[in-house]
Amino acid sequence: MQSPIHVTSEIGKLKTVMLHRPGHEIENVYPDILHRMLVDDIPYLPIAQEEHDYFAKTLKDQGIEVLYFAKLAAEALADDQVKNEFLEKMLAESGHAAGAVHDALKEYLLSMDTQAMVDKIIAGVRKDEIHTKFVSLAEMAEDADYPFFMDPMPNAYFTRDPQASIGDGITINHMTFKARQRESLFTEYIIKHNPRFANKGVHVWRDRYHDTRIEGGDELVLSDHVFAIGISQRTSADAIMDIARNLFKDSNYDTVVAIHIPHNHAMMHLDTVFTMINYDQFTVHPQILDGGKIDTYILHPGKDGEIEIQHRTDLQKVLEEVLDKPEIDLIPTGNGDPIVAPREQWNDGSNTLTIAPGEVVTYDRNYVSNDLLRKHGILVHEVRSSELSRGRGGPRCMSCPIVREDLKN
Ligand SMILES: NC(=O)NCCC[C@H](N)C(=O)O
Repeated sequence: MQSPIHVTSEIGKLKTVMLHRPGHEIENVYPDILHRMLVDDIPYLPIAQEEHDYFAKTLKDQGIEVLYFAKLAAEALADDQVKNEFLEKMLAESGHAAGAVHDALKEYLLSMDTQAMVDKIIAGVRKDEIHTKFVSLAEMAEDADYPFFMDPMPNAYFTRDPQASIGDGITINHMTFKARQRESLFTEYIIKHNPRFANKGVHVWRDRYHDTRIEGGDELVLSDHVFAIGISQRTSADAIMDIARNLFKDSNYDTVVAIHIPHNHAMMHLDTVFTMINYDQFTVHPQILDGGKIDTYILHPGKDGEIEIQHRTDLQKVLEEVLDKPEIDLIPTGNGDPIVAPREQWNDGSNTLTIAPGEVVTYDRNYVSNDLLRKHGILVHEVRSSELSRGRGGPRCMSCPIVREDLKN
């Protein structure tokens, strides 16, 4: 049976992608919680939605099927028993495993139709939306001024991160920060219960019930047997060993390239500084390369289930070797200029979504990087980015490929 998920490269023609249109969760962010919500500013929702619709249209105009995360989630929860089980888990992960607030939240959420319930959970539930007769001392005395019973999920539009498609399977991720951890519970239910995916042979390479951390922005499928991953603020080395073990055991993947990037907010994931855009072309933020060098580790299956690790520092050579290419073209963000490069990287100038070999979607504001891509022969579709970019993610972050065509060679 053909798996409904099929992604054997970063660049094969994109057939199906999953997005999330930003919703009311964006308007539940206010200055005191910006930092904890992992955003630097508050997008103006109507314009963010217009920009997102334009992004979706750009993809649809190229014949790409666009699926929406919240709709897939609502479809997955059509059965009452499944919905109840999901809600119990979601409430527990939101800090309300039992008690008066749990009961009131559950009653409130179940009073809605399933789509409205999903949208509401993503948007967050304010304390003044529900009425509880009894609250605990903790609820009365601690955080009395905090406005939410359930936090908003303002990063839900970065569908790249809670999960990642690899081959015919997926990783459902234990994300690093609390602000994003609940997002992948939706993914778990989509894979288990949405008719498009349920019982269709989707291999879960790694589920979300681990202590070690991994996020999709760090997961790059370079080919049908080479997988690259960032050792980053969001993905830990232990999780990389775990995913490598699982891929080596049960898939065609025989090479994992782990790239150590700076652990900071501007470069939180590998795809904020490095993306693949053609058979032999990549974008790279020059600041991650120290005189062209970066700590890189090549993992291969060893004897008796062991993993062999080689340490390298020349990323270009590593890519030539693992992809078997005579030469790799690393295209520097912002043309390597000391001001333009960090400015455009900050607004996701390195974060390209490749929709076919040599054809990408980028933010319009990164015009220096975009011009340079064109000079390197890349076809660039620019999308609007004034508000979307405030969430600190670009077109790759905002998209989760579900199906790509296999590469010809
Ligand atoms: N793959 C990505 O780099 N995603 C961007 C995520 C931005 C979001 N504000 C976060 O900090 O998780």
